[in-house]
Amino acid sequence: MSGTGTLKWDAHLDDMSMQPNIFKCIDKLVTSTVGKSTNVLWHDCPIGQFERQELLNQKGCVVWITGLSGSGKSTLACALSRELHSRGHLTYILDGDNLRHGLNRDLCFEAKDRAENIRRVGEVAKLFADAGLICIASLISPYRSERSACRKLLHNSTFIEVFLNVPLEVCEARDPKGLYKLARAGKIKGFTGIDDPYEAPSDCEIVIQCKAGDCATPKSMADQVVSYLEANEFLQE
Ligand SMILES: Nc1ncnc2c1ncn2[C@@H]1O[C@H](COP(=O)(O)OS(=O)(=O)O)[C@@H](OP(=O)(O)O)[C@H]1O
Ligand SMILES: Nc1ncnc2c1ncn2[C@@H]1O[C@H](COP(=O)(O)OP(=O)(O)O)[C@@H](O)[C@H]1O
Repeated sequence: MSGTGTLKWDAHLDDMSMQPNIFKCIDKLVTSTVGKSTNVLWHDCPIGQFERQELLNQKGCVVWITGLSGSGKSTLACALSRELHSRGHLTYILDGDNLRHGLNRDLCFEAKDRAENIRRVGEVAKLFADAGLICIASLISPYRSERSACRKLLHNSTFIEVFLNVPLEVCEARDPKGLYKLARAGKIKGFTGIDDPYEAPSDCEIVIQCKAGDCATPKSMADQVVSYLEANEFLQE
């Protein structure tokens, strides 16, 4: 099997006696190659995203929060999750820091690993949205191309990109984990905003501005996102 995404016909499966039971119900098994996986078959089931959304009274989507370290992504994600939960909606947070303790513990902060980190989180977020959840992803996710690839995983308009536009000096002044201090001292190499790039979104659904000494509260930021979700009919009250 070669190529990716090519639909191939396995001649040996023409011989029904060769086919294990699972294939008996399928007249002709058309296998596909996806990435490195060969002979894989997509199975659809009667209960799909539509049925799950009906059950949950909401529209599955991904709220993708991007911004520098210390910009308030995790705080906003929690405030948003709390607000939606109080309204009876089911959410789930995918936090970059947290996922690096498990799913992505094998990844570092080199560009290729950050790209893989964002790819994986995008795929998991897609599954949660398909489950009918409001999935809140909070990662630095510094690269436009990777964020755009995540957007393409979700069918139209169910990827809501939120840019926490907080200046580096505000984030550095906060520095709750002391990482900016370590980065400035050269003890951490390739720290976003110091000696690693951050590509601000050029066209996202929501921009939350914050200036030195003039930052809205996490609750009011969360309310801004909830208003967007309501206006775009993600929340069937
Ligand atoms: N080199 C470097 N650059 C940036 N951030 C670093 C680095 N090393 C560790 N950390 C901590 O990891 C958190 C960012 O993880 P993410 O998965 O969100 O990053 S990324 O999307 O893969 O760029 C980030 O957490 P947050 O502060 O919550 O953003 C940092 O605390
Ligand atoms: N809207 C806000 N106003 C003031 N401080 C905030 C706000 N949001 C977050 N913070 C503070 O900024 C620091 C970093 O927040 P955090 O959510 O950990 O950011 P990130 O997840 O982007 O690294 C924390 O000390 C947090 O209390």
